[in-house]
Amino acid sequence: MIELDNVSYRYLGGDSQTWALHDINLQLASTQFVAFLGQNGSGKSTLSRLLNGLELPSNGSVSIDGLSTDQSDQLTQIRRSVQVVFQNPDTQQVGLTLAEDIAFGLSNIGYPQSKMMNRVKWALGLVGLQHASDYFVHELSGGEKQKLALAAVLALSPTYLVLDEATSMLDPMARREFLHMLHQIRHKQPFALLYITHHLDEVLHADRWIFLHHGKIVADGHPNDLLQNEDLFIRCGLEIPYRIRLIHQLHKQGMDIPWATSIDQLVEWL
Ligand SMILES: Nc1ncnc2c1ncn2[C@@H]1O[C@H](COP(=O)(O)OP(=O)(O)OP(=O)(O)O)[C@@H](O)[C@H]1O
Repeated sequence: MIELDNVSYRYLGGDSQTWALHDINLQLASTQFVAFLGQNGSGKSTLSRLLNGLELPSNGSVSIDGLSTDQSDQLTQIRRSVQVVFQNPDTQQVGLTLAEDIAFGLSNIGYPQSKMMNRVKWALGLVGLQHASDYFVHELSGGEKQKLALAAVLALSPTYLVLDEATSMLDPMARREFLHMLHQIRHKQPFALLYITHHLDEVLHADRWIFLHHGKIVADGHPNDLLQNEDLFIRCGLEIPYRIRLIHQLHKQGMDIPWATSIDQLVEWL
């Protein structure tokens, strides 16, 4: 369980200060798929950096399975347990080749050398890059680099995986492929997925949605319930995809169509 108690966070710069988060109280279970939604500047990335101790709260406390992020001797364990994949794959890769890149993180946690190559191959296999272990990282496409970033964190068997707008630099096809793969992997190897995005379409299957607005939680619930609340989306500056608006209208007409129905299925259904 991740627990945030009365967490606020303030950036200090010169004479100015920005409160990025205010009084956040949250409990996140170790198995759920939770989406964090909010417009630019709402505090999502700040929150993600608090979850693995990259930043410490200005007020309040963050604990991961009972370990507090303000205890420096617990940070190694916390950072192993909570892994983050960020937006830009180029900022996350450290190895020259794919195998070196994955081995780097494993070496840092003291993974036995004798088992290293098997683990590297296993992690690359998860994301369909098993054939490319000796390729240079800089030769990969953006989509492949993000798959490598995912493999590198999954090699460490995290309990919680935070994806901070991890698909935002991918083209639509690479994004779909990445998401499909992510959910397939999660079926085989469960971990809590904490998914930060502006794209509702990517999180329709989530167990829980948390809306951030100006650094505060303004809604927390199941997608099926929150999708009924159009005002919430307007208030938070989030666009409701056309397909979702159409389904909403059809619900109002008494038609029971799942929110995750694709355009093709909708056409067929109609
Ligand atoms: N390093 C920083 N120094 C000062 N202020 C910052 C810094 N990083 C973020 N902020 C401010 O904190 C607030 C929250 O930013 P944050 O990046 O967490 O939001 P976000 O929801 O992730 O936005 P985006 O979707 O654009 O990534 C914003 O007002 C932002 O300008």
